[in-house]
Amino acid sequence: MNKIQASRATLSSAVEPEDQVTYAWKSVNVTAYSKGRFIHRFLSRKNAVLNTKKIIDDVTGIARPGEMLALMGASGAGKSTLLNTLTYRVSRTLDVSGDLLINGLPFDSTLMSFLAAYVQQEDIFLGNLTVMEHLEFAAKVVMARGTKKALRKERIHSLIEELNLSKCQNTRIGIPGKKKGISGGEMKRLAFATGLLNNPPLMFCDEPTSGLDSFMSKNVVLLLKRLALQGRTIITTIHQPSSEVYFLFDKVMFLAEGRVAFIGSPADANVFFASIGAVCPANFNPADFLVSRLATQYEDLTPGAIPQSQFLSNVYERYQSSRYAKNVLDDIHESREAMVKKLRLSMTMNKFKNLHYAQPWRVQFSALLVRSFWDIIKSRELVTWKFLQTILVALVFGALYWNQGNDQDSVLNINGAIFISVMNLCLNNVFSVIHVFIEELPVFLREHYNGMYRVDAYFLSKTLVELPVHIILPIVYVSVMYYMVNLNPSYERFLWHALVQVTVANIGTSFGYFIGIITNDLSLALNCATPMIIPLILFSGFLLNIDTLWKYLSWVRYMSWFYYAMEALLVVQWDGNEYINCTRPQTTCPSNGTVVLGMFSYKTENFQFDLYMMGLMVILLRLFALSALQLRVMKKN
Ligand SMILES: Nc1ncnc2c1ncn2[C@@H]1O[C@H](COP(=O)(O)OP(=O)(O)OP(=O)(O)O)[C@@H](O)[C@H]1O
Repeated sequence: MNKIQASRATLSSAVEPEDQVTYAWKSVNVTAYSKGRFIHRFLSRKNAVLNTKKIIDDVTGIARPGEMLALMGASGAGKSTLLNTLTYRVSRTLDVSGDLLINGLPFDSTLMSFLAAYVQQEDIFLGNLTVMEHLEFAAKVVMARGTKKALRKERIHSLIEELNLSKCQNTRIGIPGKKKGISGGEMKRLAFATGLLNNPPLMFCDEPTSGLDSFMSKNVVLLLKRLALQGRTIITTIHQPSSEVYFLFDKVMFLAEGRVAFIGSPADANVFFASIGAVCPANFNPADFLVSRLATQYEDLTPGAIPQSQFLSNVYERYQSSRYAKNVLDDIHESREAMVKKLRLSMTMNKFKNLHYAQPWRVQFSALLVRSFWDIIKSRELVTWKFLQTILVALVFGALYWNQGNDQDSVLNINGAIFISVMNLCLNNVFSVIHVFIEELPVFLREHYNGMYRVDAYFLSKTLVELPVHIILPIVYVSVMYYMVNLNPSYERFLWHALVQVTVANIGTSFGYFIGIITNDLSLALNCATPMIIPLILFSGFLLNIDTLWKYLSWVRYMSWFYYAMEALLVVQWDGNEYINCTRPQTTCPSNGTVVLGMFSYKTENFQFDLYMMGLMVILLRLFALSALQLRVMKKN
């Protein structure tokens, strides 16, 4: 562990002068294209006339160590877009230009996760974990490589103390509106604690007071102020602060229509806007007054007042020629000069250049494995319910198809029991995985974007932890149903039957992950899954004689895991059966197992191929799901 990392891991939350950060942004522009960035580029080469919208227009600003800067403006002014740009999280559909500088130097986006914490508006955590368990996990993946366990624990305890989380440290975090847990204020403080684990010198917050009452809001801003006084640079968006809270900020940056209207101290803001004729009335909250005065829809009803568009143009012009704009440029220049002294930080920047995560893959993977394991253990009501549901469904099907014999009437019932079991095990997994995974996806996206772990470490750990459940439940189902229905009595055949059903269940799981990831929306996922699955069921060969189909369509069977599963299971059941008792002589009777298999064009010699194809499908669908997740995180939003 080098000197810098060691200092970050010390107990005190203060940021040492050598690690402090001046963050500047110069001539930043963000543009949205009406038809998307790539289509726009393509069409503009063909000289097509296309609409573009500047969301951020030539914005320059700076925040220095020990300062707390608030980005303010009316709704739609561009605060969130600017914050996302400053944190390298702007959507890839938008075009960004301009300079982002740390101590006067351009830097790589990967450095953000080492130097900055980003506390977002919505607090998203795994609701089953306690505050302490969450912090233990986060500390393992975000604290510097080589940090000893004891030091991690001490850091967690000091943050718990500092952020007043002691009372709820062993309380389940919960999910607002779904699972009871800690309060909104505690959740916000937990988000701060998570961000502060590696003692970053830079902190971004998006509307940290939203949803909190005025007392809690003030507490949160006071906390930010304390963190700034420890040498941090804090940049936050803020919505409707009280006047008391407004004057706690060292600097405010007002935006309107994506342009800078002002940057400076709250007191200077009043002076500046008063000089343009926007005088804050006495006993009025200046923050409320200025935000509404800068809104594009503002209507000035005083006689002779200029239109709002003209007022805003005046503001931009006056600001650009003001000493406040000049101060910003001077500060940016000065931060570059001071950079030479910040040798330690520039060394850090070089050190992290090719490093994307605080911890290596194996540490991320093992921490995620432990967390996913605890998450499953703590969702024991869900697991217990699934276990009971599996037994119940097996009992119901077992009772309906009870004790079949070896006669012509039993053939239909046995095949029906096998078909319905395949449907049940596969579809149950598809839909339950979609449900659970889509709920967890925002947690993953938040943590991944915060630079905590890689996509593959998350996906592999999740898959591995859930695997036992997806193996045990189908075995439980088959164990109950198989002997109730009285399927092929050979023990070996039972094992083959169980293996096929476990594989089918796991194909369902893989498919569920894939659909969940590509849709990222529960109702869309459910609506997509059904029409995708139905053709595959039809091409199982059980409900439709594939050989009678138009030959150009019959290949679809090779994409249907239901086809492989039904063929394999019927072979396990009927292969080698040389005599079926024909009880009704006047009717068509399958006299042996080969005839039964022939009815569906299933072939005994395909058995091995069916197993290989199903195994391949489990793996391929997981790989598709992993690739979809990789693409999903690249797209950002
Ligand atoms: N990806 C996008 N494509 C097109 N327009 C966008 C995109 N993202 C944001 N905008 C537009 O940019 C403008 C600024 O949006 P932004 O969310 O940054 O404003 P804001 O000041 O944070 O507003 P609020 O306080 O309501 O969250 C809005 O008009 C919004 O519709």
